Amino acid sequence: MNILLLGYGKMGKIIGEIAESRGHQIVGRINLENRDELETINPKEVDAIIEFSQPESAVENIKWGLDRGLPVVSGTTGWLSRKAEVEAMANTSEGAFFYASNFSIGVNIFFKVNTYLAKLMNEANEYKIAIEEIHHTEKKDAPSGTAITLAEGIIENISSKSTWDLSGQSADSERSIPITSKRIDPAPGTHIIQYSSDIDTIELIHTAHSRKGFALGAVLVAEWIKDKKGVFSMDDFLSF
Ligand SMILES: NC(=O)C1=CN([C@@H]2O[C@H](COP(=O)(O)OP(=O)(O)OC[C@H]3O[C@@H](n4cnc5c(N)ncnc54)[C@H](OP(=O)(O)O)[C@@H]3O)[C@@H](O)[C@H]2O)C=CC1
Ligand SMILES: O=C(O)C1=N[C@H](C(=O)O)C[C@H](O)C1
Repeated sequence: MNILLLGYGKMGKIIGEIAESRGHQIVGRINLENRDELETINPKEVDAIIEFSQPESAVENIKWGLDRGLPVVSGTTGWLSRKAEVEAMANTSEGAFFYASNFSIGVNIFFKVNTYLAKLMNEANEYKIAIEEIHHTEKKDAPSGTAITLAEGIIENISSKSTWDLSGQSADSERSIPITSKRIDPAPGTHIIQYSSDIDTIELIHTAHSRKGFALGAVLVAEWIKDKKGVFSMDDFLSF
């Protein structure tokens, strides 16, 4: 299939490599510095867009694809305050929209384990809950989109929690899950969920060894979303 890359940085480059290794053609590699080249792209020659740019660019990029009736697979994080607006655009377009805070299959298994443990811990009020995420120093947003997804999974299953905050910034520590963001090179992405009490500590940890898992997941989703219309997530794509 013909794939247009909107955002050709660390993620765009490995996505392009993996896509070509799977026999796909990259019809455009667009960054901020060459964004004027986007107008030379013929949408009829694009089967899917894979968008990994930056928080302030994502909505404009996604809209560009939806306006042309294309499927857009977006992995950019840090813009979710406008997610409902984008989903409404997708539902009134001829295109398709797929967002995931994390495209790695391993992290999506981790998401399921997170919600299972949260269900078990719902009555165990003696445990304090905390999340930590560790990424490279070039990451622009904090906390990570993955950490926010983890916090949301806990909030949905533990009645005593209703929000999350960057660690130390919460007005209501009883109802808020603190998220600590650390920036240490070369960390591709580590996420830790901790339940701790006076008696013991339970920790779940996912550590990405490279960006390969994120990139492969995004390419597999692009293959899956071809010819689809509407709004989709990893829950639609995964069989578990
Ligand atoms: N969902 C997931 O599984 C994952 C998500 N991410 C997310 O993906 C995003 C990108 O990460 P990463 O690749 O490491 O970041 P990089 O900074 O390495 O790459 C981002 C690229 O986007 C380009 N860009 C910025 N604005 C635009 C625009 N308007 N149009 C086109 N290109 C643009 C930049 O161009 P220029 O160089 O010219 O500034 C840059 O090359 C982040 O939000 C990150 O959180 C990362 C890994 C996994
Ligand atoms: O910026 C990154 O690198 C990553 N960002 C995503 C996030 O914000 O969760 C996914 C992954 O952790 C890597």
